[in-house]
Amino acid sequence: MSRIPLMAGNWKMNLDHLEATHLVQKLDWTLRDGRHDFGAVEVVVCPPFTDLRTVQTLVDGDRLEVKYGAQDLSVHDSGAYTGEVSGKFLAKLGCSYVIVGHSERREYHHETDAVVADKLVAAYRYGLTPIFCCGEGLEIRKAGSHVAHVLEQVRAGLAQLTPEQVTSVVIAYEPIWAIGTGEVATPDDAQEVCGAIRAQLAESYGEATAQGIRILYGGSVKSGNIAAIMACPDVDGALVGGSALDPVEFASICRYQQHLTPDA
Ligand SMILES: O=C[C@H](O)COP(=O)(O)O
Repeated sequence: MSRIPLMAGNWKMNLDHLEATHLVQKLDWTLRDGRHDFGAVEVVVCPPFTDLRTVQTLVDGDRLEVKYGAQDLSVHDSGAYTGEVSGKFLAKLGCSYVIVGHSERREYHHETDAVVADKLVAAYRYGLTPIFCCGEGLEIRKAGSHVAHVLEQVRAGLAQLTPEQVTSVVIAYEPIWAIGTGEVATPDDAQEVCGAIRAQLAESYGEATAQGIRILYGGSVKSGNIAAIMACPDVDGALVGGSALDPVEFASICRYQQHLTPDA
């Protein structure tokens, strides 16, 4: 089964709504200049909540093919939850995607596997496709238990979804030691874990479902290393942080085929 590659830019807490306009326009122009086929490689931006309305206006008004999503959502639909943002509101703003369980949410906001599982359910309540993050810290990697650790995160995160919902989830493997450090996992590192995730999905949900699920790699992705990462059979795209703040660089990542050498 062929999986459409997905390049998602996670802006984290960067760029206000005016800066978002500039970035999205420049990204769109750069991709169009390169005759980007959005049907062949999907492009998604995940700006801060405060930028989403602006991005929606731009995408709708100019009929852009770039899609957009949020970086988090509440487990609740509405109510007295100060500071929280409901999936209902995100859907109303035309979001296609929502990042769930990013390691920065797990670390700084103490999101457990159980909370992440609830957020995945909340995303599906409003038709949002979750980009469900998993990944190990350096200590776990050094101890050699990274595969088991990630597989448990995946199992726990998906536990409350129906098999039908699981078919459309996007999983992002992000080794924490490679996030924002400039230290990218080797293609072998990425393939080892992404391949193990797919094998576990096959065991739990069947081979057809596993073959249809997109698994992204995240951690210091740039135009210079994306082609090698995309050559891994079980990597179907990237969740990009720092490099997604530069529209030319992110466009170059989205057009990763141009970096392929005949031998790659
Ligand atoms: O969500 C994105 C990841 O945390 C990767 O960030 P990075 O590309 O800056 O390493």
